[in-house]
Amino acid sequence: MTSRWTTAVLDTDLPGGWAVARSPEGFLFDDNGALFPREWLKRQDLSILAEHGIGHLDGEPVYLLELHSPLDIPGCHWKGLRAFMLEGDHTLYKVLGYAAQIGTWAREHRFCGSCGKRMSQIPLERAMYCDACDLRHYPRISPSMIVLITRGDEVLLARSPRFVTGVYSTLAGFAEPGESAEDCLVREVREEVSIEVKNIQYMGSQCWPFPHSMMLGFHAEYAGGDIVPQEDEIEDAQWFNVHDLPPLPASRSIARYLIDLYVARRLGHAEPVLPG
Ligand SMILES: NC(=O)C1=CN([C@@H]2O[C@H](COP(=O)(O)OP(=O)(O)OC[C@H]3O[C@@H](n4cnc5c(N)ncnc54)[C@H](O)[C@@H]3O)[C@@H](O)[C@H]2O)C=CC1
Ligand SMILES: [Mg+2]
Ligand SMILES: [Zn+2]
Repeated sequence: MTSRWTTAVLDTDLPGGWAVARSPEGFLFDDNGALFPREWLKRQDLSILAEHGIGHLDGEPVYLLELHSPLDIPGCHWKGLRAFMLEGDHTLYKVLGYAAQIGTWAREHRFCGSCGKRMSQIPLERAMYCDACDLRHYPRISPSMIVLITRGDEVLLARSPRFVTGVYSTLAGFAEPGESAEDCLVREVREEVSIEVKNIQYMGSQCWPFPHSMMLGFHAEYAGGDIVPQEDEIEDAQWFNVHDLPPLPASRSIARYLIDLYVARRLGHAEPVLPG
């Protein structure tokens, strides 16, 4: 199966194509979705911070207009990426997720982190360049480990104070310099619930554009210790029986996939597909 959406670095001097507009309030959308004829969109009175050619959807070029601020356009509204992830068409979410990461990177890399001078985008490469330092700055991706810990029929799930009321999820955390994926996983589990794990197994990955995580998903078995939730980070953590689970995270998250996969294997049900 060929993908409907492929990323590319397109020349912004060429006319035509589709465009998405992103402001601090999210993406612009109307009854037809979040893709607008680019020439029409550029005729609106937008405060454009930067324009990027980001790829092809069904063979048509797609551009991102990154805006300083949202603008009222009759019949149009603004909506955050998370809402598109939860409700929208999956391909559109992939387009917008990529656009959001490019927009964030472009917004945060206008000036060189080394000398402070304004940088310019390298033509046909997704990189900002500082002439004075001869430095290239690429989009930032933050590797994060996510792990489902199990003990027979039980799974360890936790909730952070930031979660929707009642929802419990797998443990996750960002990799630090000097760590392997496994080192990070063991440290995060110790920090967040104070237990030890064994038989760490890689299960798959997912791009998580909130704002630029690359989730590396694992399964691990309980090896010892009692749960002690990390102050401030973990509101509650418990062992839940696969027959009696609490409200779980959104179905497009790898957290949900890791849980659903284990439960399906345990109960002999059909296995879920890893969401992209
Ligand atoms: N797709 C999924 O199923 C899930 C994705 N996630 C994502 O995983 C990521 C990590 O999870 P958390 O528990 O929040 O991380 P965490 O346990 O490492 O704690 C968050 C803390 O890490 C620090 N931090 C923030 N950004 C960082 C970075 N880029 N590098 C290093 N440290 C950073 C901050 O102090 C922040 O308060 C988040 O982006 C979160 O949204 C988390 C759970 C499920
Ligand atoms: Mg965490
Ligand atoms: Zn510089």
